[in-house]
Amino acid sequence: MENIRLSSEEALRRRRQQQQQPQLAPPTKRPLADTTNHPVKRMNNGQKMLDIAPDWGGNEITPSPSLTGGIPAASTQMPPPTSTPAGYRDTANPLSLSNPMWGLKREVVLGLGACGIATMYPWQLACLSLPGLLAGEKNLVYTAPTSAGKSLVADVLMIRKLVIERKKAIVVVPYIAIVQEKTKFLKKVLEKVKVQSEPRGEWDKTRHWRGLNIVGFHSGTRSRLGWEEIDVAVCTIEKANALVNASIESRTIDTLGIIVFDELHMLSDPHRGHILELLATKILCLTDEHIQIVGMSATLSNTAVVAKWLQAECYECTYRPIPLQEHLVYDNSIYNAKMQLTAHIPPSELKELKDPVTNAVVALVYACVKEGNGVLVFCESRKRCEDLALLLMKFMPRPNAETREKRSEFISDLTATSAGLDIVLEKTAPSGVAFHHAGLTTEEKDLIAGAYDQGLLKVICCTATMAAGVNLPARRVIISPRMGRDFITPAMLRQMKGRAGRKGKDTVGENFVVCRREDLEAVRAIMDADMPSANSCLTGESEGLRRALLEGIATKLATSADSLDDFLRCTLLFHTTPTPIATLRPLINTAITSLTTSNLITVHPSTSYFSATPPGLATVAAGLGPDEGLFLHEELSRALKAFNLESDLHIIYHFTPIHSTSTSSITIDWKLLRDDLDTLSESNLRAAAFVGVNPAFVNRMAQGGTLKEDTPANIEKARVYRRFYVALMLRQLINERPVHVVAKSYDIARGFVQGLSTTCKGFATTSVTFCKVMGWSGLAVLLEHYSGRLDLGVRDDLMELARIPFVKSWTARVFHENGLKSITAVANAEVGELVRVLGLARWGRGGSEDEGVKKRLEERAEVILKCAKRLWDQECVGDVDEYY
Ligand SMILES: Nc1ncnc2c1ncn2[C@@H]1O[C@H](COP(=O)(O)OP(=O)(O)OP(=O)(O)O)[C@@H](O)[C@H]1O
Repeated sequence: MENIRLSSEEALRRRRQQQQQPQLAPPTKRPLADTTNHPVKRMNNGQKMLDIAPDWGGNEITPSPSLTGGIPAASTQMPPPTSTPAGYRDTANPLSLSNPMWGLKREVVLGLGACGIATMYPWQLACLSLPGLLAGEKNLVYTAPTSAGKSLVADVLMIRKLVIERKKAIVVVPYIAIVQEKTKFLKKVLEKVKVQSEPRGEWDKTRHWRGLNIVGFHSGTRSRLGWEEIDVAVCTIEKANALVNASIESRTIDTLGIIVFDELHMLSDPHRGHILELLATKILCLTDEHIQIVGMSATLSNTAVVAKWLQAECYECTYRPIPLQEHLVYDNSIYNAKMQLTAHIPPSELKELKDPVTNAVVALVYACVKEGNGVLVFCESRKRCEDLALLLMKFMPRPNAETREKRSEFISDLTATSAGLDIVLEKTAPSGVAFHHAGLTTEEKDLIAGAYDQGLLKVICCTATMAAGVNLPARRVIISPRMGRDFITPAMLRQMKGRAGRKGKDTVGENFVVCRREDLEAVRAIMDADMPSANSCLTGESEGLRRALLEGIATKLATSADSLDDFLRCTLLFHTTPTPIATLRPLINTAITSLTTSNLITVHPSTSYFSATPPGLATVAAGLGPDEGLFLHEELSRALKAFNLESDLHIIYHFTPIHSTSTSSITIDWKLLRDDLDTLSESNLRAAAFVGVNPAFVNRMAQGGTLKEDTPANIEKARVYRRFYVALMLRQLINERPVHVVAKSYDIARGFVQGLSTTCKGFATTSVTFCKVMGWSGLAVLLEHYSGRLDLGVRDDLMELARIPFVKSWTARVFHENGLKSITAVANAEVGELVRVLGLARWGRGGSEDEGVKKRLEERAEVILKCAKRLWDQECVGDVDEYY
């Protein structure tokens, strides 16, 4: 088939024929470089010996430079010149973004230029030159290594749809951090682009020029803008699915011109892959709308199969702008990619470096940092991240006075976060070492990422989540092949390796997989393994097939047996199942029976047509799967009959996101729950009883009972108790207890607790939507009224203040206590007064009063004043939304 597996050379040949352009080098895989040019001593047997003294001395050691001469130090090649924006309309060079063939406006070219992108890489040109792509007629699936520049290809296609065809775009990415990063990037690139608005109706036919509306959607967001006003929606998978459902329902899906799937290999994710597949399936079913599908990945092997499913052109590229040097380390020996021994790391006499893995990691980190470069160390667990950071700090080069000062400012910033200063970071940050894992709050992660980006931090010990999350490249990446007890997957290894080499700063990236001898065979198998195929997750453990059928029926894309078949023909499942009709028929029948029995769909007796019931419609509108929808229906039905407004606990329970109540998210400490129940007031105990929490049962569990989740009734019961347990945490947050205090009292990660405070806002909207579709308008109004308070995580008296950036929880309370009780009061205050109050908020939490901190407080006070004034003028509500 023509559209499958077009090689880059073939694409280039076609392009040349079409446009008679100058010859372009085809993308080639660069050979892996080895480390043989590192300054190392030769041993008698010809091998090289890293020149590190066996014993590095006492605890607070700074190894002298001579001691590290042999460890592969980061090479000191000059960075490539940074690109400058090209002059507009470069007709001679097809690689130039200003070449008219790309149809990019001057503002777009300058916007990309401001992000360092002036010309395309040859592979990007070749890919975009595939037939029908620029015209928006063909779909595209492509793969390229990490950091190869995949986004630009999709961005060019998307911008053309936005500006030339005046259509909307949805960009689907897997994680919140990437939603934020991508939204920021697109806003920057498209900042100056103006498009003409549609006439507002018969009474106003004027077309105005306006900027593009680019909005990020994830579980913690609520946009001020409706689908009609949005140009680009950057979404997590779940949000994109809900958005598409809503626009099919409102019959506005024809305004969508393109959908971009970043990280397409997420199709195989056991928890979320089925939603991605379902989303793409629905787009494929909308054949009349001509929505262009663009999917990309760095780790996909069956690209052709996926391309065939998505009716797409296929392009595979192996080019990487920053070449990678790959190494395997075990037993203090370093091997290159061809498994040739290239160097030895001398063992240490130090007790804490006795373990060869730890010794190798410390030596490799030190050698790189000594040269002024950054290192990421991927660790097997959160605990290992923290322990390793504490160890590494002892071996870091001493910072100069300026760096010391900047690091102390960074520590002050950490102190001022809602979580307060972490005791491990307090010790490690002065040495330029930090850790990064899901246990940290978003603020902490942002500060750490920012400090590393600026070169203030040199080492981050992180878990695998960072490999797929924010874009934080390093000169050197050191990888533990395990995640918990299991080995990492080949795809995960590739993502981690891909973090090595910073564009514009390095000419090469290095990665070292450091393992134990006993793991060697398994590790080599992972390193040599082919990338995994993208497989359908509609069947198997997930509720995928039931969800697919429910959504197909609720959106009316499939309402009869025939149209259901057509719908299923558009799934990856159908394309990857050998005899699909015969194999899938029984599964479909079972799923339909289950949906009918649970009253999510009905079959009309006379016509045999399927339709969704109100709970089915509400489940789809709220963006939930069948099981979650049924659970929420049950919970809200109970609330409808009896709502306890004596205290806030019942309402908070209903804002507690149900996905935070899965077994994998939370384990109840029954003794803690019993203690909490003991302290509840009569009215709160009544609220507990309303949701189905029985103190006597909790007492039994605290004395050693077990709640087996073996029947539907027990599964639901366990869910109620978990939700109630989480609701108690949320209640503390709303009552202004700091995140770290709540996390500590429940012995749970700060990241989970903070995630709770952000996702509950989104979940409140989910519940309100559910109620509205069910026709429970009274309950919807009630939930909507109370959800305002969740937005800000503060008591009623601070709600107004907390709309100002940086004036949250504790800071808002201090402002209030010092007479700054409203936006008006803040807007009319002097900067000096705000600095004083900010100082009270900060130093009251144990920070230091030095000049650097004062300067930062002044900067912050100015931002607060500016925003308060703008809020006062009712102009900047939108900007504030963007921050939080
Ligand atoms: N043509 C280009 N010229 C200069 N810089 C580019 C070009 N294309 C991409 N880049 C830059 O290269 C870096 C990596 O690009 P991008 O994020 O698109 O990579 P990717 O292939 O999506 O990687 P990953 O799989 O890690 O997400 C970015 O900083 C991007 O701005």
